[in-house]
Amino acid sequence: MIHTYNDIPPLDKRVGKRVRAYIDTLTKPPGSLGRLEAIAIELAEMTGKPFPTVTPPGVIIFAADHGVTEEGVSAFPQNVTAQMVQNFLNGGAAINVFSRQIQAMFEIVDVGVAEDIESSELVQKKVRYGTANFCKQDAMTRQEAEKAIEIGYERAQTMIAKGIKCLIVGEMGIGNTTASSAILSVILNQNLDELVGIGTGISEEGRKVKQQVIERSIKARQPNPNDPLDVLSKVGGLEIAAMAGAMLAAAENRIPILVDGFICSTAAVIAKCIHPTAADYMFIGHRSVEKGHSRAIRFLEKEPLLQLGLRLGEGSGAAVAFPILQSSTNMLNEMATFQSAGISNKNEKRREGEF
Ligand SMILES: Cc1cc2ncn([C@H]3O[C@H](COP(=O)(O)O)[C@@H](O)[C@H]3O)c2cc1C
Ligand SMILES: O=C(O)c1cccnc1
Repeated sequence: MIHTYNDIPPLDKRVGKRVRAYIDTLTKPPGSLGRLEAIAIELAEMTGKPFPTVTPPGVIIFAADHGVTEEGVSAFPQNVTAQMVQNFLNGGAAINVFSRQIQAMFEIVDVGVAEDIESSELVQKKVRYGTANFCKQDAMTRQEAEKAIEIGYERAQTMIAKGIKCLIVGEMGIGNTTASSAILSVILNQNLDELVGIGTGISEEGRKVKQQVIERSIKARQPNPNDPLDVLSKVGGLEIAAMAGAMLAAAENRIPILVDGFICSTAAVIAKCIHPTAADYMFIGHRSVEKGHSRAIRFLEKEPLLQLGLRLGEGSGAAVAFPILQSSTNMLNEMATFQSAGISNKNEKRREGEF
């Protein structure tokens, strides 16, 4: 039995109300910091704290390979996954740059890369050497999917114990937009045409092939839409499972989750299916260009923080959005109130006059 079915506490709406009232005492016209005010309230409700903080953030990248790459669904070959893991270890990838920028705790986990990568810096948690080609057989067993969720859960728990106050999960896995589209199509019961995008940059012709591959796979595998573990094991990916597990751990610990793009949002959809309350702890960092992301966002009932035309993954868009959360908490923690600054507050007077 995996730990991830533990209770996730409900949002603390009472502290949210207190923070709402407090924000109106800060030296600015009421509501003038717009969404930053709403985010501050949400962070207070998530953490249960009237003065929440999101620093330091933690970034965990899960890497794994996908057997379905055999079908020519990506613009890049499978071995780019391992090469990019090496790049992460060397500090040269986009997510390294943005993680440094936000001073994040940082970790890379091999949950299923198709080759061995020797490095003491890499967290070695390989469940298997890539998934099977789900066009021909189940991607993995149910036990393997559970194990990958457990690994994600455990890695997040470990980082939370070290003191992170916001979790960003990222991924690397050539072929994983194919697995993500397949998962979403089953769970959201959506037409594949709405969910299959260009990933790393395939042609329109390639996109059609990708769609047909997914269509054939779903027909052959028959994943049960009401059973997220069945969906993961039949057409999913090890890094997607691990990301979902990490999100569940964060939600259990009242740690806000900053979700990245299409693949990360697919993991968020899985986490929500496993435990609906998990979604209460999520922000969506940005709206990815990848076709289908908007559908996932709609299922999560969220509004992304940014729209920058990104389509990378790795957790990059979430890391770029992180300073927005930081601005919200800094507003709450550092701004003067009308009273402390000795500024007359017409609003306050009017309200006093009313009562
Ligand atoms: C150099 C490189 C770096 C990346 N970093 C993230 N991805 C992204 O692209 C992959 C998904 O796209 P598809 O399904 O089309 O293969 C994932 O690894 C994702 O993280 C990358 C892809 C490449 C090529
Ligand atoms: O939005 C994403 O996460 C994404 C999009 C394309 C390729 N890789 C990742």
